[in-house]
Amino acid sequence: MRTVIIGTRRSDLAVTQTEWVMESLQEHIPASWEMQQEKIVTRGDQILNVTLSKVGGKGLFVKEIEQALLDGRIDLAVHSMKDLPGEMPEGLTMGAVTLREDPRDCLISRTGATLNELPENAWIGTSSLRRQAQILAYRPDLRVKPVRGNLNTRFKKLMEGQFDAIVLAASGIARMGWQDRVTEIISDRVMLPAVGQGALAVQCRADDDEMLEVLQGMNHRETEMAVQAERTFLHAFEGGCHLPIAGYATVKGDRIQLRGLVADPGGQPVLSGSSEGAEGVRLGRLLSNDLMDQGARELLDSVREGIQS
Ligand SMILES: NCc1[nH]cc(CCC(=O)O)c1CC(=O)O
Repeated sequence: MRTVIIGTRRSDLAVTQTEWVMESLQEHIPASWEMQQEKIVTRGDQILNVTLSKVGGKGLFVKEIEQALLDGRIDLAVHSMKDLPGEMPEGLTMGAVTLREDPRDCLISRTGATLNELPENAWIGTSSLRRQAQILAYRPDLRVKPVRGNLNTRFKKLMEGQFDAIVLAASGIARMGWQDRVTEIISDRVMLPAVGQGALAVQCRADDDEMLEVLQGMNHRETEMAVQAERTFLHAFEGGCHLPIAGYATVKGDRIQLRGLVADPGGQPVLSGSSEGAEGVRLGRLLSNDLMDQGARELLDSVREGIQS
């Protein structure tokens, strides 16, 4: 007998993701176990009026939840893989990676115009430098404005006319049940996804052996391999989702193909490359070295300076 307490942020998306994991977990836990949800408010949820890249980016949504795990107030945490920093605190581990949903980004426009059809100078709402850089590389005439808040807020701002279109992860939209609002799934040839986008990470304490065994049952091996390659690539730049870095791996059998890019937020230049093989960590390192040789470090240093000022 055990009551498993699962921590989640309280946004609709976080709760939906947690409930989805609880449902799949149901098939793997012993019959005598129970599950319970515990909602946690993070700093990232509280600071809604500041551009995320200016207040420290990635760790923001995750720290409080990790502390609750370490304190034993919760036993499991469900995170969007994309929001999970590269390094995990001592004592915690990723017990499972879930089957990845559509990793691509999507465009939601007010008039139904696709990325190609949007009028010149149209305003796009996104706070992601990765999305901004790739939009401007593809359509240099478009203009980008930051947008914060949860998915509901962003959608409302679009409908109020603050933007002509917004760009969001297709997976988040699908989990919210909003597929019918999507104007266009943007090809990953036009917009390479964020590292980990579309996958969920289930985190637990590293010494919780019975939990680790349960989680192993719901781990999705191919997604885990893809994400490992992507995260190794990202980690080499000491970067999070607040930098203009994209990385996306696909897995066929035991072959991994990894593509990555580092771009100037203004859309030029875009440094890109790919690597292929069987070992994710090696591929991630190879590709990051390739981009370093192309000048990625200098490019990112200047982006970091721009964010701080
Ligand atoms: N940046 C916030 C965030 N973190 C995770 C998702 C949902 C997509 C996912 O699970 O990868 C989103 C929303 C978005 O980027 O549109």
